[in-house]
Amino acid sequence: MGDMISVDHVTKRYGAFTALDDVSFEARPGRVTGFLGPNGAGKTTAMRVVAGLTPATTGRATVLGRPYATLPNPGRHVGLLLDASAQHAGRTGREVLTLGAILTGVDRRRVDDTLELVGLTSKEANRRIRNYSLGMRQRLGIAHALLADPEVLVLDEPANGLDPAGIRWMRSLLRGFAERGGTVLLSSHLLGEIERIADDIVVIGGGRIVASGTTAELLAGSGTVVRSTDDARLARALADRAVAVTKVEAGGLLADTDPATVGQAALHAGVALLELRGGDERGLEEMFFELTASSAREGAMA
Ligand SMILES: Nc1ncnc2c1ncn2[C@@H]1O[C@H](COP(=O)(O)OP(=O)(O)OP(=O)(O)O)[C@@H](O)[C@H]1O
Repeated sequence: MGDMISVDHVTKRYGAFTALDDVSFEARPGRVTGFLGPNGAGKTTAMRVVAGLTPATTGRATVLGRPYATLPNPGRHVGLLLDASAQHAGRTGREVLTLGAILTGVDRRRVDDTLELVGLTSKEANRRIRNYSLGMRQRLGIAHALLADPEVLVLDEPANGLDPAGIRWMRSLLRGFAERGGTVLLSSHLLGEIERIADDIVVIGGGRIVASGTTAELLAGSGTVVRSTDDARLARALADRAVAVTKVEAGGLLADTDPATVGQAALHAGVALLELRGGDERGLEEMFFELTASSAREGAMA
């Protein structure tokens, strides 16, 4: 199976402002794809383009191989949670789901199943949404997205308003969904949340994709930075072990291996270590921190 969600060179301009700048990424079946970026990065805009709610200026997005708007009965195939607070405040949760079931043509018995799935009691389901907590609204939004048992879920900040237990619940729900072959694209502005749930991560900042890959790849260290009493000798010892070594400008070496291997090589070479650390262990975190810091600065100046 190919990509269930494909965003292909999408640019979105609002007048002179470019909200999305040549954005491309995919979400694949059987995986949770985390869409990570600080406030205002363009996550919601990109998800709205995927769901056919915002037209791209150039480029295109497809779901299940075609533009969302051209899917026959898209509600049956794609579950959306784009704005949990947009639900009609005067309706009860049950009414919202029943209406959703009628509109997508799914069996109304799914309403009770779905309520149970998201942990809303029937007493809660019979309350008006204006009296819901944010967490309950979020659960109802997830219920609405799951109602038609879709193959694809697109969820914008689904963890907002959930307490730690709620977040854990959502994580296992989405994991199960992906393990059954479903495709999940979910956004968050919190790295910690995304890295715990996502198989793949797409990082967006200022309307551009700044990194993407598997979570393991993005979090993995890329080599080891080492400083020793005799770097030249250590470099030879590492080369003897077929480890690629480059000199770090600030002093020391970057070895394309793990710290333990560098330590062993140093021991054999009789060289004392002055510094030893994973090269880019904090790469994703630092990159994300920089993105967040620069957008916070822009925010403060605006
Ligand atoms: N209709 C619009 N007209 C003009 N600018 C818009 C419009 N919609 C979004 N933007 C701008 O596009 C940028 C991206 O917004 P978007 O909501 O996609 O970001 P986000 O990553 O979802 O952020 P957040 O986490 O705050 O929801 C923002 O600067 C926003 O002000």
